[in-house]
Amino acid sequence: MFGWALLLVTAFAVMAWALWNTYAAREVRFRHQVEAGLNAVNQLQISAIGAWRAHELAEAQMLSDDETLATAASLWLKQRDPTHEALLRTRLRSLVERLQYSGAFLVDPQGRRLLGAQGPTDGQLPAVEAEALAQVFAQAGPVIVGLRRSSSFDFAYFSMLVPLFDMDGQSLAAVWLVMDASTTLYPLLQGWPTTSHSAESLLVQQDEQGLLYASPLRQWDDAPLTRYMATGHAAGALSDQLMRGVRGVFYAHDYRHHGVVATAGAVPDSPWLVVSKMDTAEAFAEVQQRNWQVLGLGASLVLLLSGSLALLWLRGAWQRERTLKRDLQEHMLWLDAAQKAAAIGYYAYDLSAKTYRASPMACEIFGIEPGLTPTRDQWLARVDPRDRDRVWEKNRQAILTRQPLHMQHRILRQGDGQTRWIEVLGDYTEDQETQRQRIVGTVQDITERKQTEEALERYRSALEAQVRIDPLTQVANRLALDEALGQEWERAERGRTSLAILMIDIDLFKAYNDHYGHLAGDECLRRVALTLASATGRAGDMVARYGGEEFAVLLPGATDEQAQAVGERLREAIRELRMAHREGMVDGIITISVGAASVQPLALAAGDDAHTLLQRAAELVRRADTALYVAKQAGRDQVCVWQPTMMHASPPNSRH
Ligand SMILES: Nc1nc2c(ncn2[C@@H]2O[C@H](COP(=O)(O)OP(=O)(O)OP(=O)(O)O)[C@@H](O)[C@H]2O)c(=O)[nH]1
Repeated sequence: MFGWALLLVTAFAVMAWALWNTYAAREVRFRHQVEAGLNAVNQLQISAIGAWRAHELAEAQMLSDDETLATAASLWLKQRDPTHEALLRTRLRSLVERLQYSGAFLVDPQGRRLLGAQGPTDGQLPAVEAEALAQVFAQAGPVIVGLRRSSSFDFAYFSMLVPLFDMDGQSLAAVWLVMDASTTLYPLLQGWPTTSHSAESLLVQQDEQGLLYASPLRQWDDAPLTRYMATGHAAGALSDQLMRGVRGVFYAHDYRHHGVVATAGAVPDSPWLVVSKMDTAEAFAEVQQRNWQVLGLGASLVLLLSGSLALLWLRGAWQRERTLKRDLQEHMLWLDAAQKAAAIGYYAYDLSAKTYRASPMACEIFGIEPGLTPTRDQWLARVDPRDRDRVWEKNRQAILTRQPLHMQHRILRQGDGQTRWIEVLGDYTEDQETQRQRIVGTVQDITERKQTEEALERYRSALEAQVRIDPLTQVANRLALDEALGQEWERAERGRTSLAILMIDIDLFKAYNDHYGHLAGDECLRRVALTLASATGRAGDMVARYGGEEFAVLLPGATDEQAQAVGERLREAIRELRMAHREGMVDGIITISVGAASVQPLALAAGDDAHTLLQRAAELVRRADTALYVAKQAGRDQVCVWQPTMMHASPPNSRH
C-alpha cells in the first residue's frame, strides 16, 4: 500500500507543479498586458495635454505679437480716451467669448488690474500671478501660471500672462487670461478607452508645499478641486512614491487606501505630472478569478489526493479487518471445538446487573437456551438443592473477599433433568474504565470424571478391605487385628476402660487334617470362623484369624469375667456345631480351647514407660496366648483366663 500511496503523491505533485507553472506564466503575461495598456493611456493623455498647452501658448504668443492691440493699449494708457478704451474692451470681450477664457484683463507691468471686458477695474493681480509677471516681461513671451484655487474665482483655474510691448520694445502692459480648469484641462484627462469603473487620471503638480491634485477625483464629492495630497501616511502610498520621484508603472495605495496599479509621466515643459491609475482589484479581477480557480483546482487536487489516500488506507484497513474477522471466526471455532472436547464453557457474572452471560458450551452444560442472560436466581435454580446453600455461600465469599472461586457441585440439567457434576472456576475482575465488576471463569461438566473417581474410590476401599480380610475364612486377618488392637488400646487409655482378647485354637486340628484331608480342614476352619463371628455379635468386637487354626477375638471394654463369659459362649457355639472329629478327645467332635486376658491399659502402662504402645498391646496377646497354652495343658475344650501366676507358663513357640 505504501508503494501505491507514494505513486499517487508523486503524480499529484507533478500535476500541481505543472498547473502552477502554467498559471504563473499566464499571470505574468496578463500583468504585462494591464501595465502596457495603462502606460499607453497615460502617454496619450500626456501628449494631449502637452499639445493643448502648446496650442494655448501659441495663441497667447499671437496675442502678444498683435501690434494693433499693443498700439491701442499704448494710446489708452497715455490718453485714457474712450475710443481706445472701447477698442480694448471689445478685444478683451472677444478673447473671453471666442477663446472661451473665463476672464481677460489688461494689467500694468506692476500687476495692477486696469481694464476688463466690462470696463475699467482696479485691484492687484493675485500674488502668484504678480510674481510670474516679471518672468513674463523678462522672457518676452506668455507664461502659464498655476493650476490652483484662490479667492478670486469660485472654480479651480489656471491663468496665462501675455506681455505687450510698445514700438520701442518697452514693457507696456500684460493681458491676464483666466481659464476654468474644468472646461479646458480636465476633459483631456477623462477620456478612457475602457469601461473600467475605477480607472482615472490625475493631474499632479509639485510645489514647495508638496503634491497638489489638480483634477477632479471620482470618489470625492467636491470635485473639481485642487487638494494637497496627504503624504507620509503609509508605506507604499501613491503620493509618497510620486514625491520620491517614482515614474512609470508602479503599485501603490491611493487616497482611498485602495490598492492600485498606476503609471506616472511628466507633461513636457510644465510642472505637471499625469498619473493614470486603476484599482488592482478590478484590473486583476480576471487574474483573481483565475487565482480562485487555481486555488479551487488545487484544493480539488488535494481533496482528490487525500480521498485517494483515504481510500487506499480504508482498503488496507478493510483487508486487515477482514483478516482479523476470519482469524477471529477460526479461533472461535477452535475455541468452541476445544470447549466441546473438554466440555468446558465460560461465563461472566455481572455483579451489579446480577445476570450471567454464558458461552454456548456453558449453556449446553446447564441445558439452557444459548444467548439468554439468566439472572442469578435462575442460575441458582439449576443447582442441585443438596448443594445450593454451599454454592451460594462460596459465591458470596468469592465476591466479598475477591478471591478466586473454585468449587464442584451438582446441577439438575434442564431438559433431560439429569444430575450432572460440574466444576466452576472464577476470578473477580473490575473494568478500570466502566468500573464494571464481574466474576469471569469456566464451567466444566465433570460428571464422567466424578463417576470414575467414585468407582476408583469404591475399588480402593474394596482393596483396602481385601488386604485386611483372611481369604479362606472371610474374617479379619492378622494385619486388621493389629491395627484394631492399637486403636482400641488408645481408646481404652483415653476412656480408662478395659480391653480383652481371646486367643482360640482348634483342638487337635493336625489330627483332623490328617484324617479328613486338608480340604476338609479348610472347610472346618471356615465354619469355625463363621460361628465365632456370629457368636460374638457386640459392636466393636472383632474376630480375626490369627494364623493357621488359631483365631483371636478382640473385646473392647471387657473385663476378665466378661472375656471368660464370651469365651465360654464361643466354646459352646463350636461344640453345638457337632462337627465330627474321630480323632478328637471329647465326644468325637470339633472343640476349641480359649485363652483370655484383659487389661486396664493405664494400669499396664504405669511403671512401664519404656515400652511402646504396640509392645504393651503385644503383652496382652502374649498373656492370652499363655492362658490358651494353660487351657491346652489342662485338657483342651475349656476357657482359661490369664492369672499372674501363669507368668512363667509360656507356650513352647511363643509368637510374640
Ligand atoms: N487344613 C488346614 N490346616 C491347617 C491350616 N493351618 C494350619 N493347619 C494345620 O493345623 C495343625 C495344627 O496342629 P498343631 O499346632 O500341631 O496342634 P493340634 O494338632 O491342633 O493340637 P493342639 O493344638 O495341641 O490341640 C497343623 O497340622 C497344620 O497343618 C489351614 O489353613 N488349613
